[in-house]
Amino acid sequence: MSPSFDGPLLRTHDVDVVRDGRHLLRGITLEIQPGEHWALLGPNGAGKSTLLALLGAVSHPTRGTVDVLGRRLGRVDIRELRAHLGHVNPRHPLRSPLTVREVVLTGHTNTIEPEWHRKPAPEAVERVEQLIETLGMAAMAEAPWTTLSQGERGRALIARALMPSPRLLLLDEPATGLDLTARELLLDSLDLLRHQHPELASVLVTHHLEELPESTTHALLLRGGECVAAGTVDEVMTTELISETFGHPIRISRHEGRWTARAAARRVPGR
Ligand SMILES: Nc1ncnc2c1ncn2[C@@H]1O[C@H](COP(=O)(O)OP(=O)(O)OP(=O)(O)O)[C@@H](O)[C@H]1O
Repeated sequence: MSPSFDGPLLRTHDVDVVRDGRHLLRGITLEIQPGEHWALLGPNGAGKSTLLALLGAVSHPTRGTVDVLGRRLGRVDIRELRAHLGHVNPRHPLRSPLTVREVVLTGHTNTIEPEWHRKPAPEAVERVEQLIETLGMAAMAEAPWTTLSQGERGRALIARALMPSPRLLLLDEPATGLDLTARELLLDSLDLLRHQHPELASVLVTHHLEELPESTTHALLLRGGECVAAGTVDEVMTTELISETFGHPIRISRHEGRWTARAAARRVPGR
């Protein structure tokens, strides 16, 4: 992989995914450039995770093409490609009581347990500290994994995914199940990260507009495996398009960079 690669980080062209004779995605065309931060939005079963699996080189399309970092899926070793992507797995299979610092360091070798027999490179140790700071985990760097809350684990896993300096960060519903403070800390960390690494691109899957960081630049709306709209947030995050995507009249608004959504008002008899 050439570090000087400067085309679109991700490109899909007219992609279909068919499983068991069923279209999970149909005709998806998308291009993601460095510095862009995409939201993948849609109701349950819309195909968001299916699309994220393609973008993360985890699965192949049935038809159409997917280019990840300039390499076409189907023509390259996808394990090699995945090493250049920061894919945050919310079901990280760690069971042992490693500290936050140790968990983040495992991102350097992309292993679950640290390579105890090898002393980590000083650059890797330094990067761990920078990322722990950016993700707001400095006060709990020595806390054991087993005692962390879900929100703390989520932020530690983002730091871990960033260890190999990926060009692209993929996040599948990172705020699900977090309380209000944990969600706000996570979104704040993502905003800071994007500010500190202007070349990074990201794709964040969610059902909830309230879970989108202020720094979101683009959105792709999915419904029934098809793209309702894709483009800049100003073009796409509209009351009309979000209502069409979720199949319900929803009014959206943006205040100080963040979005809220609510069902359009119905007249209640007697009020
Ligand atoms: N291997 C498969 N074979 C058949 N259908 C599948 C397969 N994998 C997923 N599906 C179906 O494809 C549809 C899209 O699934 P996907 O997980 O991509 O949706 P999603 O938008 O991420 O949903 P959610 O918001 O509920 O997580 C769903 O109806 C799901 O049941």
